[in-house]
Amino acid sequence: MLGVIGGSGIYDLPGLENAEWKTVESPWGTPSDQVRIGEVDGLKVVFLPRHGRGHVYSPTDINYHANIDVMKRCGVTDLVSVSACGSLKEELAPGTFVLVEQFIDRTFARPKSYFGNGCVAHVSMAYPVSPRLIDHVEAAARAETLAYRRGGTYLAMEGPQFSSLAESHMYRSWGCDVIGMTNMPEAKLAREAEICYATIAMVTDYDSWHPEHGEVDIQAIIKVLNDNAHNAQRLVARLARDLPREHEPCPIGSDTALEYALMTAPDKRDPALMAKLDAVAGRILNR
Ligand SMILES: CSC[C@H]1O[C@H](OP(=O)(O)O)[C@H](O)[C@@H]1O
Ligand SMILES: Nc1ncnc2[nH]cnc12
Repeated sequence: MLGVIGGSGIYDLPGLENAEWKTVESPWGTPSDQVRIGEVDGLKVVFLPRHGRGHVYSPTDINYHANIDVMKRCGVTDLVSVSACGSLKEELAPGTFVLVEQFIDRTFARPKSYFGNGCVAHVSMAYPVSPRLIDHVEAAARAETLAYRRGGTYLAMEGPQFSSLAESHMYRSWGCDVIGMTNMPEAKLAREAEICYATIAMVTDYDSWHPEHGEVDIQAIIKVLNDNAHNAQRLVARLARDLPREHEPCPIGSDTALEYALMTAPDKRDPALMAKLDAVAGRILNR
């Protein structure tokens, strides 16, 4: 089943058949919104607006735990995030879709794991994006003749303020390609929930480093978002149309990430935490 998390400017997914907004409860708290559940040519699709309809939640205050948990509860196996981002490279002009493959997590005010005292687990994040899922996203981008680039590193910053000039230059010196505020801890939590994850990062601006573009201007970002939201929606619609109807096993094991990850001995596990993990870790806890 395909899940889609829509970022800034993407608060609905037109083209979903038999769609309805549905409340899904989570032991991890309140998700950003109801989910919109529908179908595309027989494929079940679950959509969630990351900031809530009306853009209610700031990047720091989004309940990423609840969002990923409700996706898991709905049966999502493959999750695509659509995100606005700033460009850290001259050649990635506004309007370009970057199919990110790596992340640097510089967020610092968000819980990052479903696990902790009472159930410790360590999953690999060496390859945060599922290559097969991104293959399908790339095929969809090509079929829709969109300007896209496969690969790139997304710097996740805390925000909500944009970067200073010095920070922007530093991220460029690290080789980062795009910058945003939301894909972490989202990607980490998706991995812990054994959901294949891929990101479509839509460039809306040149961040603050570019001498000819000056400071980041939210009005200009909103204009680019509005001009390109339909392209993002086309891309997701094509992906949903062409994605295999059965989940394909992930070649890097994103969908079995917890197999050997749990460290805490069964008799030392905290029953309250185990109960909250019923969906996220259900595959290994219920066998
Ligand atoms: C609208 S500019 C800043 C805002 O946009 C991005 O959000 P999302 O990733 O949900 O599209 C960025 O991360 C900031 O939250
Ligand atoms: N320049 C930027 N920095 C952080 N997040 C963004 N989202 C869109 N543009 C951004």
